[in-house]
Amino acid sequence: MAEDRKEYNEFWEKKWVANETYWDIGKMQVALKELIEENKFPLPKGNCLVPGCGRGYDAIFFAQQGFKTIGLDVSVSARNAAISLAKQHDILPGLLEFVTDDFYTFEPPASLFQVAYDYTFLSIIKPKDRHLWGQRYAELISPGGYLITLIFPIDFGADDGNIPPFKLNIKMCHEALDMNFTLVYEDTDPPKDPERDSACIMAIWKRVLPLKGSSL
Ligand SMILES: C[S@@+](CC[C@H](N)C(=O)[O-])C[C@H]1O[C@@H](n2cnc3c(N)ncnc32)[C@H](O)[C@@H]1O
Repeated sequence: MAEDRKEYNEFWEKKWVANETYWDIGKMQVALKELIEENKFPLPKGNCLVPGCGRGYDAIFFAQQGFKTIGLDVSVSARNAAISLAKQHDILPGLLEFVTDDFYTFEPPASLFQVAYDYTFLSIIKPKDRHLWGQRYAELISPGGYLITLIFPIDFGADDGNIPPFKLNIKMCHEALDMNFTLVYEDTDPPKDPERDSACIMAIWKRVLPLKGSSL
């Protein structure tokens, strides 16, 4: 398991070094922008985690919106790219940090995250590991906090195997999250960018106290 993950982490660094960042459309998604700017769902302006943040568009946006944000990526080259991009934006000191580490093992700050945002990160989690993805968010998000998932891709991607992106649906998220989260917001047709107008779902999950029998 650990060996498998080490290899996969190296795979991502190689992608960044080779400039094979085919997922990167050069900007954040209008669906997230409108969700936050139009306050479609009230979120606590606390600390925020963006795992698998890549070049950091979303992490930069959360920091600009006043969330104390960590953009996390296992690739050191991704972090360098994100730092360069952040320099082009006005962000208040202390609101944004980019960290190179593994989502599954990194040491979170003393106070857990009140908000986390997952866009395309779940799509690269191997299907066999999706339950670990859900458990890890339960460890990282404080009770009462929120996980925002912009679920994509839905109408393409691999069903199984080792080559991402993996095709997603809301049922998969329920299976991975329902033990520790409850769905509090769902938009099955959020606004889309012309560069990426295929199906996606915006869903917000509230961290609830563990159910009886959970190990968390
Ligand atoms: C498909 S890209 C998405 C990047 C970004 N969310 C975006 O939409 O532009 C997935 C990112 O997750 C990072 N990643 C992969 N495994 C990771 C892990 N275990 N922990 C943290 N980041 C990881 C990769 O380096 C890559 O930058």
